[in-house]
Amino acid sequence: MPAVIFDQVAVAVETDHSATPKTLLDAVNLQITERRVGVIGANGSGKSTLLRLVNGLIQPTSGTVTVDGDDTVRAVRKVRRNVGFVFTDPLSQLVMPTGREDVELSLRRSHKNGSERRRQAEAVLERLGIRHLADQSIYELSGGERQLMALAAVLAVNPEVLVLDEPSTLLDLRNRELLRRTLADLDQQIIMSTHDLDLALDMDRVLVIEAGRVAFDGAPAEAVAAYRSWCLQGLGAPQRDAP
Ligand SMILES: Nc1ncnc2c1ncn2[C@@H]1O[C@H](COP(=O)(O)OP(=O)(O)OP(=O)(O)O)[C@@H](O)[C@H]1O
Repeated sequence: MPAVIFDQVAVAVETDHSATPKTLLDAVNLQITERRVGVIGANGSGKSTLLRLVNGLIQPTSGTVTVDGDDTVRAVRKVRRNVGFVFTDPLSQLVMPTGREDVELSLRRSHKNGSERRRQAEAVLERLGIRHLADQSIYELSGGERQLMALAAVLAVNPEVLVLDEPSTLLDLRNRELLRRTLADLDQQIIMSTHDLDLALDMDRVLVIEAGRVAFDGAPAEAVAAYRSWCLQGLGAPQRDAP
């Protein structure tokens, strides 16, 4: 597996409403060599920020991130060839009128020959069970269908590392199961943020992010248990209306 290394990484951004930069991530040190790594945590804790550092979509304010020895700032083009990124919102990723065209667009660099490109696109669409939707307008697809289409476009080029930002948010039970099986069968390294704790339990290692820091890093069951107890602290028992 490629090694994804975070060395003393911090991310801070200037905002309009404060003179001091807002810290999104701080003191992140990680060596990721496992095949499947989950990233969980509360809304706004910094999960997407952490994932975006892996393919250079965000640059660290201090520290470095490397993928297989390549710095995500200095070697960003190489890193982006090796790291496929699937966004939470598929419409921020799908740019062509239909899914088939989008998948073929992804393949234009790796498959120069048009008929090979079509064959490879067919194979990945088939694998994700969405071949029958390939020629429909992206805007006619449901949110979940689009989410699978965006995954197909990234998977088609066979990246070494696959980064997925909440890939199951829009999926129904059947497609969520299809996603779980697809991820389980993939050879590449997967780094995935999710609010779906069952999906997190399928991983080899899980990071819990809390207020921009790695608050727990370890076995999935322990990570999920720690996260649950932090989330529920202070909430008390659920309120029920009197019958
Ligand atoms: N460019 C920016 N400027 C100011 N604040 C930002 C910027 N980008 C992200 N943030 C803030 O950083 C924090 C972390 O955001 P991030 O998207 O990483 O959270 P997340 O854990 O992925 O959340 P969610 O589960 O809701 O998707 C949030 O409070 C967000 O508002």
